[in-house]
Amino acid sequence: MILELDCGNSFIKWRVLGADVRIVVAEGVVDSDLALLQGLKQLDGLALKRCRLVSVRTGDETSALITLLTDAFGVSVTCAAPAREMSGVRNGYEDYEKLGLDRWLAMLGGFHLAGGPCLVLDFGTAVTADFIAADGEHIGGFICPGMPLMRNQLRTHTRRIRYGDVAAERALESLVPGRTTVEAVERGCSLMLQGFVLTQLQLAHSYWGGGFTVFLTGGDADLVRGVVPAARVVPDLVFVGLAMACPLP
Ligand SMILES: Nc1ncnc2c1ncn2[C@@H]1O[C@H](COP(=O)(O)OP(=O)(O)O)[C@@H](O)[C@H]1O
Ligand SMILES: CC(C)(COP(=O)(O)O)[C@@H](O)C(=O)NCCC(=O)O
Ligand SMILES: [K+]
Repeated sequence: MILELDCGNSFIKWRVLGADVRIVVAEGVVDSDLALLQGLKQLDGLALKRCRLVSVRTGDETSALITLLTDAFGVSVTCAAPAREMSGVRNGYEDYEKLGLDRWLAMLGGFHLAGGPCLVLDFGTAVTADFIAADGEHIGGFICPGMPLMRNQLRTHTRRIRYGDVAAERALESLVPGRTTVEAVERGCSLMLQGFVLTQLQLAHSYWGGGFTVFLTGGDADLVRGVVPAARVVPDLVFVGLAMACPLP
C-alpha cells in the first residue's frame, strides 16, 4: 500500500492506494500531523510500504512529518522536488525552484490529462492560476488570497465582522446581495473568486481561442464551478502529478 500526502498551508490531504495502485483504499483531509497519524492508525489492515508526498510547508515542518511517519509505520518516504522540465512541461519561473510544488504537480497532472493547452486553477489557502501552452511551456501564473485568507482578513481587520462556520455555509446557498454581515462577506468573497476566474478565462481565450482545457482543484473549487461549466473539476489533480513526479518501483 502507498500513502500519498499533499501538505498545503491549511490542510493535509491524504490517501492510501491499494496493492493495485488504481484503487484508493482510504482518503481524508486533516488539519495536523497528529490527526493524520490518528486517522491512519484507525484503518483496518493498513500495510504501508511507501509514502510519497508534496509539501509547501517549511523544510522543518516537512522533516518533522516524515520522522513521524517513518517512526509510526516504517515507510520509506519520497518527496516531490522542483524540476526545470518534466513529462513534457517546462517550468516557466525565472528561478524554477521557487514555483510552489503543489502548483507544479497540478500542472503536470493537468497537461497530462488535457494533452494540450490548459489553465489550472487551484482554490486553497491561496488561489493560483497557471497557464500551460500546447508545447508544454508554462507561460506563468497568478497567486492571490483564497477564501480562508479573504474572510480572515476581514474578521481580523474590522471590529464588527464576526460570524460562525455554520452561518457561513448557509450564506452561500445563494449569491444575491447579502442582507446580513455573514451573507455580505461570504457572497462578496465568492464573487471575487468568480471574477478572478472569469479574468483568467479571458486571458486563456486571448492565447488559445476556444481550444483549451480548464482544471479546477483545491478545497474551495466548488465555489466557482458555476462560472465555468465546461471545466474539469479534478479534486486529486495534485496527486495525479505526484504519481508522475515520484514513480514508485
Ligand atoms: N473536507 C474538507 N476539509 C477541509 N477543508 C475543506 C474541505 N472541503 C472544502 N474545504 C475548504 O477548502 C479550503 C482549503 O483548501 P485546500 O486545498 O485544502 O487548501 P491548502 O492546500 O492551502 O491547505 C478551506 O477553505 C475549506 O473551507
Ligand atoms: C502559492 C502557494 C502559497 C499555494 O499554497 P496553498 O494555497 O495550496 O496552500 C504555494 O504554492 C507556495 O507557497 N508557492 C511558492 C511561491 C510561488 O509559487 O511563487
Ligand atoms: K494546495
